[in-house]
Amino acid sequence: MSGVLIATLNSGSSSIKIAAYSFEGNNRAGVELLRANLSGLPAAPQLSAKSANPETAERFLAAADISNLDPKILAPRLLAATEAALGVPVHALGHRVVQGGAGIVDSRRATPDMLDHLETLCPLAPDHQPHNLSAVRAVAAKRSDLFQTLSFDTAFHRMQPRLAQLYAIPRALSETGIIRYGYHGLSYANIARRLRDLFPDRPHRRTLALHLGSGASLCAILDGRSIATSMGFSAISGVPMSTRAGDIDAGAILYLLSERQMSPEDVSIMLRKQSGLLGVSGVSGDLRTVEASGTPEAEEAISLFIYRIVRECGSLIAALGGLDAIVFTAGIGENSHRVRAGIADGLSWAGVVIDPAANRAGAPLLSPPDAPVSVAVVPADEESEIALGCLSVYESSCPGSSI
Ligand SMILES: Nc1ncnc2c1ncn2[C@@H]1O[C@H](COP(=O)(O)OP(=O)(O)O)[C@@H](O)[C@H]1O
Ligand SMILES: CC(=O)OP(=O)(O)O
Ligand SMILES: [Mg+2]
Repeated sequence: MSGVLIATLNSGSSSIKIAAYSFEGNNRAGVELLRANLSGLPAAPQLSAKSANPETAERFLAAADISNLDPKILAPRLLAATEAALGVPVHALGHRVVQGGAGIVDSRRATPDMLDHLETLCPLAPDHQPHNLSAVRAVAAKRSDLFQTLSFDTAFHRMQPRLAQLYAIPRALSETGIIRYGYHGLSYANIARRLRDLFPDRPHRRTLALHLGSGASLCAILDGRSIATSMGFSAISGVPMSTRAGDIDAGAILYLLSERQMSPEDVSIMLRKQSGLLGVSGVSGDLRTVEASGTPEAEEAISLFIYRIVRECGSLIAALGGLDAIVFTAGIGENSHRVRAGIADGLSWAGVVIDPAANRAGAPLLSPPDAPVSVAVVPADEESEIALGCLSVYESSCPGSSI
């Protein structure tokens, strides 16, 4: 196999996604060789894989040992299974890392210094960053020769206007990094890259992207750039999620700490693991289970999820100064017609109309041809974005490597 072979690893809160690409010559459109998803983490892990050549996916599934979910063990095993499936070693491995800090706007090589810097950001994303970094370190320990890169969720949002990144707190604190970072930036960067293909004949200058997975956020994309997003300092903020609360009055947190004898750790667990769809429904954090349950609490959880997203959309539409297009993506955005219909209904005032049959069928375009706002459903593709970032770092570090 010629060209540059790149594998990617994307550890989310309920899934680990692996992919492999081949890049030939100067062509930036890599060929996807393999895409696999270990979903339902941590309680009900399920591995699926697909590839243009079906034997590649079969070989991956046969080789992948998922008996131990510790990222230190799992990441090298998933890489080994990817290489067994491809039949050759990869040239580089690109990782998704959710927090890059205020200064990082592009992908970077994984060096010991960089990893040490990123380690200090673990408290901002405790459900992601430690796993992301453990995976990089574990692969480095086993394969010290392998070129590894890091692509960051926060990077795409760093070009936002200053006001969109500021909290109204004492200036000295903002200057030490207490700012709105935003997350899911790899997913949004990929959507921004694809907007012209998604809406070839339709306006899309002012696009609202909704990444609704186990973690959920929204992003206002103006002329291909993030100008505002629902998540802020940490990945528990913004709209409610699978088990995360989303925004809650800071006064309520202070009250729980001072008057209800909850420790900071108790509050942290409550906001990250016991809230969102799980906390309100009392049933599950997985929307499929909540939708199937039908209890009044489950129905209220779904209604609250939709209501909070609609309100956040209103805020981001104001930031955009109007709306041309909406893109739904990630596990819930791609699969729940009920959630999409609820959000579209709540945004009818903004010109959002969707065709119910297209929505039920999960068609790529939900809006009728004459609708003032175009509405699309797009499979989340953080992996392509990680691979492109990895390729550019690899090429600039290993000149002549791109054939
Ligand atoms: N068919 C479906 N209907 C409703 N929700 C779904 C469906 N498939 C997946 N989901 C939701 O998507 C979530 C996973 O989304 P994903 O984007 O893969 O998550 P992660 O945040 O781990 O990357 C699951 O928790 C589940 O709630
Ligand atoms: C940042 C974040 O919430 O990521 P995920 O949705 O993959 O959990
Ligand atoms: Mg994800």
